[in-house]
Amino acid sequence: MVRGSVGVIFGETGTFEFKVMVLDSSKVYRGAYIKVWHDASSNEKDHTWVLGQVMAIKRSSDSFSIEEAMKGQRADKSDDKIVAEIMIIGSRDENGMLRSPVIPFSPGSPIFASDEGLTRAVLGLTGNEMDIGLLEGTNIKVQLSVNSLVQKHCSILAKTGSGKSYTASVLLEELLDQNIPLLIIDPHSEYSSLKVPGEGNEEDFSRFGVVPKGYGSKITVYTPASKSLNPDADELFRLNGMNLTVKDLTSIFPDNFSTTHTGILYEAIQKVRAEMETYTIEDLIFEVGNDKSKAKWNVISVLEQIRDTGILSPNPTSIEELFQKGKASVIDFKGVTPDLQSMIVASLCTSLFEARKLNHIPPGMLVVEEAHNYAPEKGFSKTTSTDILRTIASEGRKFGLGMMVISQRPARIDKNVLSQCGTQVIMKVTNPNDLKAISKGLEGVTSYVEEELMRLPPGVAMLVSNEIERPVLVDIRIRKSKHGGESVNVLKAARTVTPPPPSAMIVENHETSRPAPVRRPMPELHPSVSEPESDMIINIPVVDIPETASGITPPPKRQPSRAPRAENGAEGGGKLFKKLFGANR
Ligand SMILES: Nc1ncnc2c1ncn2[C@@H]1O[C@H](COP(=O)(O)OP(=O)(O)OP(=O)(O)O)[C@@H](O)[C@H]1O
Repeated sequence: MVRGSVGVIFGETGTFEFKVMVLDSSKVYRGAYIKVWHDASSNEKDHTWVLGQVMAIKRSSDSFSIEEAMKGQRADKSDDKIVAEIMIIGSRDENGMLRSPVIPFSPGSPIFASDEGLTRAVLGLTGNEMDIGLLEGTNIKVQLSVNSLVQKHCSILAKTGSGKSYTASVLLEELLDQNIPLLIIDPHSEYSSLKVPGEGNEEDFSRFGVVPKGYGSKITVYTPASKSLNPDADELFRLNGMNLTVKDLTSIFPDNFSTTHTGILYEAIQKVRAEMETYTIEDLIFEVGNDKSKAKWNVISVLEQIRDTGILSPNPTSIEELFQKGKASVIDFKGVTPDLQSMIVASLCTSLFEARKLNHIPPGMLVVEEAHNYAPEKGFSKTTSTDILRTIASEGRKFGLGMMVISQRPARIDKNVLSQCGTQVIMKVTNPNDLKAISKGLEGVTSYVEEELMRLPPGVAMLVSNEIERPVLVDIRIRKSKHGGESVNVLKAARTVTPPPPSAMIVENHETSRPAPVRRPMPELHPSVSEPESDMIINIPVVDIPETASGITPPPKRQPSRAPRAENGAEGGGKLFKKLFGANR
């Protein structure tokens, strides 16, 4: 036996695979990397170490009796035959190109456990900035390159509960350590915990060579709802409510605008623009009210829906504020309905892309959790955000705007988006459609990969990337920050006595600094529309604008077509607000 060898090649050998009689089963196990010296060629230049991987392993023994085994007396297992099937990965030539042998290996050649240098070099694990974990079964660090991950996008796919948001947060921590700007679409309030240092035993931290760390000062959580609905949020998130165009408005609830409605809106906007330098949605509602057609009531109704979401403001959250070096802005959708979420994602991502194109913001990454909801595959559903996410997926890399797509339903994400992801981190997947969707998007995926994905243990991911030669399994490192996606303990919750929820939903005043819009009297409304719903409308006095000292006459007074939502009142919000943001918050 050659010193250090862990097995010997036997039987028929090929240039892609061979079998090995295993001598040291602690080193030769399924997935292990091995090396073998290849000197079958007469050309000495081709003599080199070749990397292989154990794909399957079998054990047999004839040297015991059933009776002996039944009594549990089979202590000596040294005669067991262990045979491993090795797949050859190859070697790097002097130009760094991957080469596979062209002449089969010689039976009788010894194999050895691979060393870190050869494994790294042949697999192409050459990134050195982002530590995401260890190559499964080894102490070899798997590091990704920031440029490659951000420019070429990445996806994190797995069935629910398999560690998607955990793994995504590991990547986000690494990006934050490099001060990469992040904008995180967070439908389940999972990412604010990045602020808090992680907990866990010291051994786990030291195994991965990391220490607990919170990113408190780098994380800002924004709520598109309100601070009473989402008390953990740091800031309100608002969209621009001034001088909205037909496109801005129709993109909010596109299904609610027919061509006729769009025409009415267009005309109203033209008239208001001719009269006023700046206008609000109230002004548009008023102007549409002047229209002679019956269709105006539908337009008014949709405009009122938009107004009542409370998302529009004269003091919008700027993209420059959200996307800054060393900052992660989390858009926490707690309490926001799916329709409104898509609209916000569409609007936000459009501004992000435009600002990046104009170099108004630094290069960085957009993170979309539950991406199948914002960019669904054709035939599953339709949302307003699909187009812009597709655009960012296909063009973002030109402008240094990366996208991290996270989903538990790969089959339901738009293929154009998924196929643009240069790095895929995949955890356990069992749904056949999802497996098919994943393997369709991966080059050279064998049935081995699909089987492996079905069996992955928690915390282990398959990393597939343009940068590496073949999919590798990674033991994802422990998080530095606290994990925020813990499941709810139903039994514990049922046994805990909790005080009853507050009876009334309190909607605070989001916009105390909001200047009162200048309004003019609303023409008489159709009775069925004009009758305010008692729990929805609170009348506020019309604001009189005093004439200026210089004697210039102020613009004509506008009156709200319907009184706006209560400012600070316990009755604020009303049915529509409840419908959009949920009643129990
Ligand atoms: N690499 C890891 N190391 C340690 N624990 C992990 C790891 N990955 C996942 N876990 C554990 O698995 C659990 C589920 O992970 P996570 O919340 O990320 O799943 P998910 O796929 O995002 O679930 P969901 O679809 O419900 O959002 C977590 O509570 C976490 O403790």
